[in-house]
Amino acid sequence: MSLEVADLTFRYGSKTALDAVGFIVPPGRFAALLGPNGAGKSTLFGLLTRLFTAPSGRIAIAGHDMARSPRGALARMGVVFQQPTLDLDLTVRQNLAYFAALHGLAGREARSRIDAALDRLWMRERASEKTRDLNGGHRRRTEIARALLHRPSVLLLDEPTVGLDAAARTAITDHVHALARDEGLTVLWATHLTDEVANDDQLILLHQGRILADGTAHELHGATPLREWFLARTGAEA
Ligand SMILES: Nc1ncnc2c1ncn2[C@@H]1O[C@H](COP(=O)(O)OP(=O)(O)OP(=O)(O)O)[C@@H](O)[C@H]1O
Repeated sequence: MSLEVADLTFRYGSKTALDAVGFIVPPGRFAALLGPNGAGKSTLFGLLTRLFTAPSGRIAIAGHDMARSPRGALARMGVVFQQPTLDLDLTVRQNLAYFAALHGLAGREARSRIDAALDRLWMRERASEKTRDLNGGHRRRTEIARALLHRPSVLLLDEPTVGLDAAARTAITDHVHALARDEGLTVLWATHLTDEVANDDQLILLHQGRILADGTAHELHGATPLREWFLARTGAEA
């Protein structure tokens, strides 16, 4: 199921944060939303998750229009925010069980979905550990597992590797690529780091609130290394 954004404009007072932004992420595609700090990525995520609404433009999640049927749209979406939102005093399983309960899942069904989600992120053996005792990478995996519990078809992640070391960053990036490739999940992954973008990913370049490029990564940057290509277009250090 796809993610569609059309003609989205958003202003903070006189500051235009998003200017007629539009793109489509087809079903099962991993799309990297690449942009330097201040590009508008968090604003876009705020609109996609309905933290706030845009005066113009359209968002559709798996065919559900966000303005007309927000519940349908939000139900098909899993979200991993930039700031971690786990309860550190709960175990991994308890964090997931709490979220499952919010979605009306309990008992055997909740347990089997939690086990399946933890398996997908290679986290089952850590289910009984206190979240506080996990390293940053495993906490992130727990959040991704949690975001998949209600079986969304679109997964949004806002700079999910912030604060992680290089090994954890690579592991998480690889895991989420695999979820798109193997399970048909549609992924929008916001980042300012070019090394998180794979050659075959859809690359959506956002700069100063505008989409500067949208296509398959290697077709866009060609023989030029992605980091140089990004720098040339945005003036930002990646
Ligand atoms: N509450 C606000 N009031 C005014 N301007 C804002 C506000 N929030 C963001 N902006 C501005 O809107 C633009 C887009 O910000 P946004 O946070 O969406 O970018 P970003 O790409 O997510 O950056 P970062 O990676 O730093 O979070 C920036 O120029 C920012 O300064």
